[in-house]
Amino acid sequence: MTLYIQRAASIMSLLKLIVRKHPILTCLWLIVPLLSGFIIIPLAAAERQLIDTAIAYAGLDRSSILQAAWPPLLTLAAASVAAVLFAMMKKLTDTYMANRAARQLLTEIQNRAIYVPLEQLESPEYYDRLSRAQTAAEQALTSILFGAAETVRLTFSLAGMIVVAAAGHWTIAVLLFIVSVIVLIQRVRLEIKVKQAARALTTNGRMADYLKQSLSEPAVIKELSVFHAISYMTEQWFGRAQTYEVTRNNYRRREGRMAAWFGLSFLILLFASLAIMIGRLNQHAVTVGTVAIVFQTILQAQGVPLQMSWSLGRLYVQGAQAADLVDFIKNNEPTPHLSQQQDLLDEPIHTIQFDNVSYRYPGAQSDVLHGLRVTLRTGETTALVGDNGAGKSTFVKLMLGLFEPTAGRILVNGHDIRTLDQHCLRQQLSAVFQDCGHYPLTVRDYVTAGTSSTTTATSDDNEIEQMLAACGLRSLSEGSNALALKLTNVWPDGRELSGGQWQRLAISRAALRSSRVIALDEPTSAIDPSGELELYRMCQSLFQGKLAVFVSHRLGWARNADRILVLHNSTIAEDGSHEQLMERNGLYADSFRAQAAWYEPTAERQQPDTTAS
Ligand SMILES: Nc1ncnc2c1ncn2[C@@H]1O[C@H](COP(=O)(O)OP(=O)(O)OP(=O)(O)O)[C@@H](O)[C@H]1O
Repeated sequence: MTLYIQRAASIMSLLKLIVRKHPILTCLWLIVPLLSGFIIIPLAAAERQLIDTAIAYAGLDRSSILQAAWPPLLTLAAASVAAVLFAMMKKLTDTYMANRAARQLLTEIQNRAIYVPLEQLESPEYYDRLSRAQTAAEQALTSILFGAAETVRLTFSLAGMIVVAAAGHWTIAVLLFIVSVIVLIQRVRLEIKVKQAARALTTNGRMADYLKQSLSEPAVIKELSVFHAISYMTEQWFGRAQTYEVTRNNYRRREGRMAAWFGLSFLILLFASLAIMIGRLNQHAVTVGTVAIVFQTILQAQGVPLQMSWSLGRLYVQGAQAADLVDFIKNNEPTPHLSQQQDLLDEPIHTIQFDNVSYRYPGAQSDVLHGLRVTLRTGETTALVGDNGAGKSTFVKLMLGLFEPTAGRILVNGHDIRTLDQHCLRQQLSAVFQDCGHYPLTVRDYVTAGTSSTTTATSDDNEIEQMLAACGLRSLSEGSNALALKLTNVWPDGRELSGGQWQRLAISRAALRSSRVIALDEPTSAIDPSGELELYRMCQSLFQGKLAVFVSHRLGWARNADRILVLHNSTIAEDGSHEQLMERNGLYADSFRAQAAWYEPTAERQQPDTTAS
């Protein structure tokens, strides 16, 4: 029972979210099925009047009958037209509402995903909740809204039928209400069980489908034939399919038995109502027209609990997805725009200081970086080196303000980064990450995306073409209208790039941005060694006069940096120029010599340590 209430509450909360944004549309969307349900009352009243008129005027001339019958005929015609119009309007409002609501909720999800701290966005649990909310907004929402509107229509239709039945006698109305509610409850319970036993939701159903599909794949058939295992797999599939079929048939039989009982209940109700009405007809308490419309209404009412159970069953199943959606939107309120509460950074960045900074990933047992104290300066190129997992990428994300330290502070020009306006700050930052985004944009839009006049040195096509050529992407910059080339296969005429080409494109974008700070996190991990040297030269000129930090496992890059930071055991183990660190003969020197040994003749490579010392 609690689960039914929870699901209903989730659907109500979802509707509340939509009402807040689209109050008029939601009212219209609910009023149309409501009116369309109630239309049965004027229709039945006109029918009754027509029948009674026909009986009262029987035997009189045709013009007198017509004169008496035109008001109910007119009502009947108007109510029928209204019923058709309401049905059309319901389709329109349902579709319109579903589209608008989906757009609104997807935008809300997107806004929350954008403002969430990066460490949260990277956690698998958050990502799972985000994808479930997106799926609910894209797929389940339409079904939920259609189901809700249909439930409203059927509820008011049943209410209208009960009002019509009351014209026969109030006991008929009460009996109709009681029988309908009992039938509805039983049907909904069975419908939910049938839905839960659906193929996609049961292990046997899913396995049967999976096995059947596998048995038609050439690779599987080839493998199974070699092992003489086709009959074994067929038996497996047959067993699963049979178990599923047995469950489904059991429900079908129960449905059949239930339908017979419900049919019988309505039949008893029909005869009981007829008996009551004939008695009242004899007492002249009701007319023949009333008897006819009540009889007809009870016949019609039989179908309502059945249709309602379909809608409610569907809402029950999709209530879980509504809960995912509501939970995500309610628990991830976007932070207010940072510029409203923070200081503007109105001077060029000259230092970024790590003041006793520690960082621990959510749920981790220990700090990935601990007690870092280091100041990075403009005009200085710093290489970050260290083993896999030493925390280099984490350092870069902290430095760019993408992660918040769990202890200590990051100071930009002496100001705590948390107190600075993020928009202002990010105008002075530029970065290339290992996993650069593959956006479906044109080449021109990709390299200039998000830039403004203050951050872009130029968005002149010549400059872009030169930069692409400098980054080894001559093939993307040559030819007429080359910069309009569409990227990724999402476009019918788009072009997919290799991993290295995407990285080169990301470097071009960073280079075209006239930022004060630039961070490159293994920008050349997918780039071939010969192209890397050319890129390195380009990057050296790019670093001029900037606060530049780069991560690279190739120590040939690090050797020319002004400063090298070696991360080890969560701290900065070594800090100095290449010459100073070689002289110190520590971790960096060992790694450098180990790498250098690969390029020395074989005999020497076998004993790199001896050669080095
Ligand atoms: N989102 C995350 N959640 C939990 N732990 C993480 C997350 N990202 C990274 N880590 C862990 O933090 C440590 C440092 O990761 P980081 O990516 O900073 O290392 P790195 O020095 O850049 O490594 P590599 O040289 O392999 O790129 C690793 O042990 C990694 O498993």
